[in-house]
Amino acid sequence: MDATPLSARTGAPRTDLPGRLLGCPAPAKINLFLHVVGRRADGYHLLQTAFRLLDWGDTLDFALREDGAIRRVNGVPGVPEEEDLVVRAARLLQRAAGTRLGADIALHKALPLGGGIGGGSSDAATTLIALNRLWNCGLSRAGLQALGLQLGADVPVFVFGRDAFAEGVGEALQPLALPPAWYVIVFPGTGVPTAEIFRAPELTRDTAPIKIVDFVTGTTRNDLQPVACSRFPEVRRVIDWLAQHAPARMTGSGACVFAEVASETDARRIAGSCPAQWQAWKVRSLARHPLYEWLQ
Ligand SMILES: C[C@](O)(CO)[C@H](O)COP(=O)(O)OP(=O)(O)OC[C@H]1O[C@@H](n2ccc(N)nc2=O)[C@H](O)[C@@H]1O
Ligand SMILES: Nc1ncnc2c1ncn2[C@@H]1O[C@H](COP(=O)(O)OP(=O)(O)OP(=O)(O)O)[C@@H](O)[C@H]1O
Repeated sequence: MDATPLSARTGAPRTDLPGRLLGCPAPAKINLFLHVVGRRADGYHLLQTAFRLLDWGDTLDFALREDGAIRRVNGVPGVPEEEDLVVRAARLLQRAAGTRLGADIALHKALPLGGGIGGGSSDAATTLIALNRLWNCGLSRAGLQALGLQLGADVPVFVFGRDAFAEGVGEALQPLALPPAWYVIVFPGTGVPTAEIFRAPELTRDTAPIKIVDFVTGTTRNDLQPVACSRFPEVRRVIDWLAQHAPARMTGSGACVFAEVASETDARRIAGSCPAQWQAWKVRSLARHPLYEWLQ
């Protein structure tokens, strides 16, 4: 299907109503490659990856509360309020900024859960950016990136707001200038749990580090892909199907698979021919996070 672009879905976010920020976009990401180059003492893995933002995502509405409560107006099915990254992000910022203000938060979910496209992480980043504005906290982009890292390794890049070459656990970010592109994204129907993939004994953890220039010219891969494919064979079937049309690779820890294609027409045709048991979208790259200008 055609992924409704974030801009077409919401227009610009509405900022004109007092105490409200409506239609705040939370874009998806893909990892163009992902190398595991080591492991920290706390078990987290050291990565090298290239993040690309997509013009496809969730949207969130925020309404100011004077009583300090953080309320989820409509949750994600199966995700308890205490674990919801949106609620956790709001509470974290509230504490860090020392504000007595609260918020009602509505999340309109478009992204599949456990897709390796950073849905929950992006929701959390948009919550940090939007509430920083609504509550007048005055935190900087770097300050919100550091807060975001406490919520998950994928949160900082969405606050960073640009395509990026990432190192560390994904938090050491350098901007990447990539030409616009069209992608087909396919979801096998069931999400992959990130922790299980990183825990796997068979995971390759010693890929030799590369330089940014090698990423453009050299051979890369996703080190998490063989592990996800052997434990979740449907991911392998999706890769094999999509690879008939264009070079296909898994994003993040799965379960989504992506392929860059030459044109919007190709993207629509390939996504439209996806077997019915999976979901496929035609998606465009996004040069900047739609809320990029909200931070200095
Ligand atoms: C696979 C990626 O999506 C690539 O962008 C990310 O590395 C995952 O980021 P994320 O979903 O935000 O991950 P987190 O919520 O921080 O961690 C989930 C689990 O994955 C493992 N994890 C995550 C990131 C990382 N660099 N090393 C890890 O070992 C940890 O065991 C952790 O318990
Ligand atoms: N607001 C949220 N949206 C989606 N998932 C959430 C949210 N809050 C918490 N979660 C939990 O996080 C899990 C992974 O969510 P998500 O969809 O972000 O995975 P992902 O796309 O694989 O992310 P990543 O690429 O960052 O690993 C979900 O299965 C769910 O239990």
